[in-house]
Amino acid sequence: MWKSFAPMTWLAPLVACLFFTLISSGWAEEKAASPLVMLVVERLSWMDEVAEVKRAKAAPVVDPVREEALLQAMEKQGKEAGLPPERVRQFFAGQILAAKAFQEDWLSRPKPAAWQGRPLPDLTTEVRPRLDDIGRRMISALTQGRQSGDAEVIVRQARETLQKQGYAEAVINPAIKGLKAGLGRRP
Ligand SMILES: C=C(O[C@@H]1C=C(C(=O)O)C=C[C@H]1O)C(=O)O
Repeated sequence: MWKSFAPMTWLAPLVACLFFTLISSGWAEEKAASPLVMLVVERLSWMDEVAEVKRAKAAPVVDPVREEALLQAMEKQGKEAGLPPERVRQFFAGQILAAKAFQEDWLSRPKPAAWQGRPLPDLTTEVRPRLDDIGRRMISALTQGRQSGDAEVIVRQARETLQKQGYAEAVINPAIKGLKAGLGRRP
């Protein structure tokens, strides 16, 4: 009788040991999404709303004045955090390109049924301040990401997360290009 239970006495510690070895080797760390990746996703998640506001107002997707104001504000905040301004500009330029690619694609289709009759926010007083706040948090996460020395892991995680969320390559590629540049060492 005791023989049938005997394997359990050594199997359980073995499984536990394997589990803790995997965790301590960084396997679990890689699974926890970096704050920068979460913020890239959070920023893009606003773009359906932004696009619908533009559809309702027949406004163009591209607003160069807003883009430049945002880039300058982010460069300034980045400088205060000790980040190279060209790195900050490249990072946000990539996120802006991704945002525009998403909106262009969204607006090439009819308004989805789920959006019919849905109240739309004000772009200037409601949505853009939220994007500015995400930008502030991105500066801090970018600082952290650059210090971590884990640029490759963050970039891989970002691509996987965006793909899982169903974003098109036309959106993912500029977002990743900006992320790589933002995390990169040379100007
Ligand atoms: C998001 C918007 O659409 C475009 C993308 C921008 C961005 O990603 O910050 C800024 C201006 C627009 O060219 C917007 O109009 O606010």
